[in-house]
Amino acid sequence: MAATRVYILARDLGVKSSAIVKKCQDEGLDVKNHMTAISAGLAATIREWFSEGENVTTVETAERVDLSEVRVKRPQRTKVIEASEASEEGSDGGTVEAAVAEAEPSAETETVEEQAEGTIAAEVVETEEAEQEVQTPPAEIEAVESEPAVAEAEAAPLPDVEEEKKEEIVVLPAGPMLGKPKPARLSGPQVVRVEAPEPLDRSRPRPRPRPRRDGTVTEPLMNRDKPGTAASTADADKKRGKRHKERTHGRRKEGVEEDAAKKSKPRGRYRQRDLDERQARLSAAGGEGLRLRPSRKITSKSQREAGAGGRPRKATVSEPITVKDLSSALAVKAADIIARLMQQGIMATANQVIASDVAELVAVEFETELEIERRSSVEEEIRKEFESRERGNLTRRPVVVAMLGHVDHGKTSLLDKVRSTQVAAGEAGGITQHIGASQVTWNNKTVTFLDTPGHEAFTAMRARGANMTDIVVLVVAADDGVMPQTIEAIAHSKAAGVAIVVALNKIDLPGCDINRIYAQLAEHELTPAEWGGQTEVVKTSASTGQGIEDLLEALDYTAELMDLKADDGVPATGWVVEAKMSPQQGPVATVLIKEGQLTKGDVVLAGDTYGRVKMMKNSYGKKIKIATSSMPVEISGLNGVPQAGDRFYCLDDVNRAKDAAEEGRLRAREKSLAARTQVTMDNLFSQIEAGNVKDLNLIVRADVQGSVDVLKKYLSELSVDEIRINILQAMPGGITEGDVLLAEASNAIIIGFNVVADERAAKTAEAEGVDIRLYSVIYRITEDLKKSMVGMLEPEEQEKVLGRAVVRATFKVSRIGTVIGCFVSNGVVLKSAKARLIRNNIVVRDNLSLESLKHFKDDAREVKAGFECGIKLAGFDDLKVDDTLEFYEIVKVARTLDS
Ligand SMILES: Nc1nc2c(ncn2[C@@H]2O[C@H](COP(=O)(O)OP(=O)(O)OP(=O)(O)O)[C@@H](O)[C@H]2O)c(=O)[nH]1
Repeated sequence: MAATRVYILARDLGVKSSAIVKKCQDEGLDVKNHMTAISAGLAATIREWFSEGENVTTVETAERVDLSEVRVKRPQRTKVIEASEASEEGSDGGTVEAAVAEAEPSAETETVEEQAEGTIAAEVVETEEAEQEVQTPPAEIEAVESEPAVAEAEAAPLPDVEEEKKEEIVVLPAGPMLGKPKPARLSGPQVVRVEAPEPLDRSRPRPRPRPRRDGTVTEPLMNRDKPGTAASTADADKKRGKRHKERTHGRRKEGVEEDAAKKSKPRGRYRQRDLDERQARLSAAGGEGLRLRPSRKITSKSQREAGAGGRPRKATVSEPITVKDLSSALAVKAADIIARLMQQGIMATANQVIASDVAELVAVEFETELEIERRSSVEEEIRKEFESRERGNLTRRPVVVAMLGHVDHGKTSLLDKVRSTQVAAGEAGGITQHIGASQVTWNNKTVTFLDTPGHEAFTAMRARGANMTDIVVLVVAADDGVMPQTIEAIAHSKAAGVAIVVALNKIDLPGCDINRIYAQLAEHELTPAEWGGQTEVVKTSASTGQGIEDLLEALDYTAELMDLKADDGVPATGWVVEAKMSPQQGPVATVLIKEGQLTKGDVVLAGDTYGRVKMMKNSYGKKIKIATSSMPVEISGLNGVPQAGDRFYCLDDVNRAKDAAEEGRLRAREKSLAARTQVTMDNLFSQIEAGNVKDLNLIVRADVQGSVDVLKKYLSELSVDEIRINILQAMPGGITEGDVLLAEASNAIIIGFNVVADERAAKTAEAEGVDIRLYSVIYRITEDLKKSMVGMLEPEEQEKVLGRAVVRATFKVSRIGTVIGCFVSNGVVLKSAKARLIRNNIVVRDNLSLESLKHFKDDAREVKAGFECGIKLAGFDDLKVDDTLEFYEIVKVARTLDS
């Protein structure tokens, strides 16, 4: 107990400070005034001096204090019962203690009512032990004022106890009261224990039905096994009309029992077990209480059977799910849920909406099966209606094609050539407008081309659910062959599940080794039809126009195999290809009609926007009134700018479109607030357990092709029955933004071996929650994956990237080595940091230390972005101008991996 001051103690005891000062001085103690600090021991002594009744431990030489004189406040008088001297002198069990009781567990419900009535019964129990050991003299009864410690009782005064002798019952504290008893958390019947209960080994009896208010005799709680051995009575207080209850201990001797029963009820010091049980019940009750609150989130009680710890085995919540909702449904404190979310790397507040899959994962951890009522949005209802609508007149629709390939292999030129060929043929009557897509018609065959500015955009659209493309034309320059971005494009196309037609472009150039390219294609499972494979390879030249018609024919042929059919009579639906705000026309969107007919004046819902089609143009800028399946058209009239990849629907009812758009806006906001659950090594196991992950998609980047091959081999061998390893892409080179987008769209983890992510990739990965794992030892990759697959990933050290610097100059200094002049391009360089040397996105050397760091001529501890610095790396001199140094430090983070 800490030291206190006189006035604080006086306040606690409800006496005047001056009285304490005087008493202390009388006793020869150096207590000057009310501010004097007093030790815990002295405070305990003073408490005894100023407590009612006999002191058993303290010595007084001066006169006893007359408490009636020194009291400062008497809000209400209470009656307590003075225990017999014999009890006081007895063993521990004979100690009398007055304290405010917490309600017995069984009396919880009645407690509330009793409190409401302002009635609190006083109960006294004497244990058998005390009576056996000590011949208890009749209790001396006198009225005294209650201790301030019984303040709780003061608030609700105890009723007078009807005594045979009509005397008021008083209890004096028999032992030292070293501290102020804590107020009861639940006020209820005031129970005074005369002695400590004996240990009770048998299991705790179940709560008895609450006693009736008319004073019906009830069986004592502790004596259920021996009915009739203890009598309990509840006497109506005639004076005040309030109830008084009596309980006795089961093993009490008959005579004493009767005596005690007249004046008291059993009262016990609470065993830890009682308290624990009560606590468990209360916390369960709290959850139940919350659940019972009228709420749209929670379903009926019948759906929840109680599981371990009083938690439901099954619970149901409706979307959107906040942490609070989940807490109520699972009967778990919101703080515990927040803690679990943090373990998954998700920071959330109680009112924050969390993703449904995250909620499911949390529920699994609390052993509750969570059923999520997915409230379908207006847009979803519309989508369902569109998907299930009757379609009659099915005709072949034009195929939708995207051109992908390595930079400069001729995608744009080829597309332009296709279009110009058609324009030259005079079929469209205009120059191609850059609206994001165009249609080419020849020999009554039509192909729709999407202008995808690379496979990243292609995948970004797919990530938004816009699988617009039927066929990808993979453009490969005949003089260059399959290049890194060609491989990426193949991976993206395969991940999207679209057919691939290869355009072997620049065939006009001399010296092309076609067989080499065929071999490369075969390596990537695109064996050309000429070689007996399934892939159409068309030799084209955007310069000469050679093979353009063949390409169109090949596309048409492939499309025919795909049997693309649509009904041009139904209201149109499709996707937004691109959209912008035009200064003249307002929001303008290019939409690709998946199926149906769009007419000028139609009501359109496009993502979170809606409106009537004011004006419609085809890809040649010609105003049209009707557009049909697979046609790209530019429309104006929407109330906002939708996003590329949004679905659009042609509706009858403008109000419905408005409702859906507004709801969409709200949902988008909630979604953006909801935590993401991209699969990571940290959450892999829980995601596997929750059934969210069956295929583990990986994207592998390594420094050299040799490493790529080894990694592919080792990683593929990790596949087990429960989870199949699926390597979406494995290539040499640094991690690019395209990799991150592919990982995001395909829920993949990126593994980097001796490479790093470029800045854009790192930023996107962080924003999208994509897990990038960097390694320099191959076995660590497989080890970590194995561990994360079985949920055994242990807390480890993780590197934290601090910043980067570019080498601007190198200086060879004799006997020192190479000193470099650097420009800190971002972050910060710390003298204590580790560094890795990156050349062309490949890690040349890792785990380097800084021997010295200088800012101008001064030694520096850190140099920030935008400044130049001089660095000497410890034991490493092979540095070149334009090399990049990445600085990092190792931090301990729970459940992370990187070495
Ligand atoms: N000789 C020859 N040159 C071509 C052919 N196709 C394209 N080129 C040239 O290759 C260069 C790149 O062509 P682009 O059409 O810009 O290539 P791209 O794939 O669209 O390039 P990015 O848009 O940068 O990805 C241009 O100089 C074209 O003139 C072809 O068939 N033969």
